[in-house]
Amino acid sequence: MKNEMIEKSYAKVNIFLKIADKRENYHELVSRFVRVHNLYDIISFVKSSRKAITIIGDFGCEINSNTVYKAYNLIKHFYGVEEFFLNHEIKIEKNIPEFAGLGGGSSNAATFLIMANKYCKLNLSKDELSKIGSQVGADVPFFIYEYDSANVTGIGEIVEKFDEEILDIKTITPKIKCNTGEIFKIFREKFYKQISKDEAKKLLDMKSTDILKELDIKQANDLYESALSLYPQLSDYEKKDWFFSGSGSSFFRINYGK
Ligand SMILES: C[C@@](CO)(OP(=O)(O)O)[C@H](O)COP(=O)(O)OP(=O)(O)OC[C@H]1O[C@@H](n2ccc(N)nc2=O)[C@H](O)[C@@H]1O
Ligand SMILES: Nc1ncnc2c1ncn2[C@@H]1O[C@H](COP(=O)(O)OP(=O)(O)O)[C@@H](O)[C@H]1O
Repeated sequence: MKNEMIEKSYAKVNIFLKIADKRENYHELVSRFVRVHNLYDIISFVKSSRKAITIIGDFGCEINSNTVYKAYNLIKHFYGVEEFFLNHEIKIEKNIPEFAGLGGGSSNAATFLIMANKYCKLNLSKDELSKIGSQVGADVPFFIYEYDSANVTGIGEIVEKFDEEILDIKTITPKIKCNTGEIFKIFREKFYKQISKDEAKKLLDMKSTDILKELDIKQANDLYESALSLYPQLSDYEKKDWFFSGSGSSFFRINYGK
């Protein structure tokens, strides 16, 4: 029989990413997140007789740091979850590059939670799933809501759907492992600035294509200068009309061809 328990786990880009404030060791963002329709991992739950939680996939990390394993640990006390994953293994076909600013790990955790909610019949709302997901990573709530485009604020926990046409996005990911924590650290020490409330409102109301016509790569992403100072080789990839996603290392452009 065909396996029906299979879902796509999409990548995202940050059309713009501005810092609004500090919150303890973290930073509050004002950002537009957009799903990348042509870049996704594939997650499936497959019947298995191993009788142990099993996550199969090509990951650059050990099981304890795997975002899907972290998400599993947060829901395993719900009725039926442990039993289900003793009898089904989790398979992840990885296509989204890691350390890329494309949210691959966060997306996997969100898709896993959405699937577990469905197949273990947990009846959790999107808001409840999002709360659980935010304990795994800042970008998980965006992926829980499954919006094509959304304004994301706070440390990622406030996600508001943004209505606009679906964008055709092309990404390139240099083989540079950008460390998100280090980039935020140097941002706070050397490049710190906060977006004003008026400027934030203006960007949050604008269509993604209009934002990218108005801003250049540094104006669109407050973390780019910090990333460049730590990884100067990123500048080799700068090209007209290409922008920087998250804390890198991916660049992206909108394809206006269609
Ligand atoms: C910057 C963003 C924007 O989409 O993108 P990515 O480059 O990861 O895709 C994310 O918010 C990243 O979220 P995530 O990758 O989950 O970050 P975490 O692992 O939670 O954080 C790693 C470290 O970065 C710093 N950090 C992270 C998020 C944030 N809003 N403020 C921070 O200061 C903290 O020092 C934290 O210890
Ligand atoms: N399921 C997963 N898929 C990808 N990366 C994961 C996963 N679980 C944990 N990680 C780890 O998360 C970190 C990068 O996260 P990822 O979301 O892929 O990139 P980024 O935060 O740059 O968008 C790496 O340390 C990676 O090994």
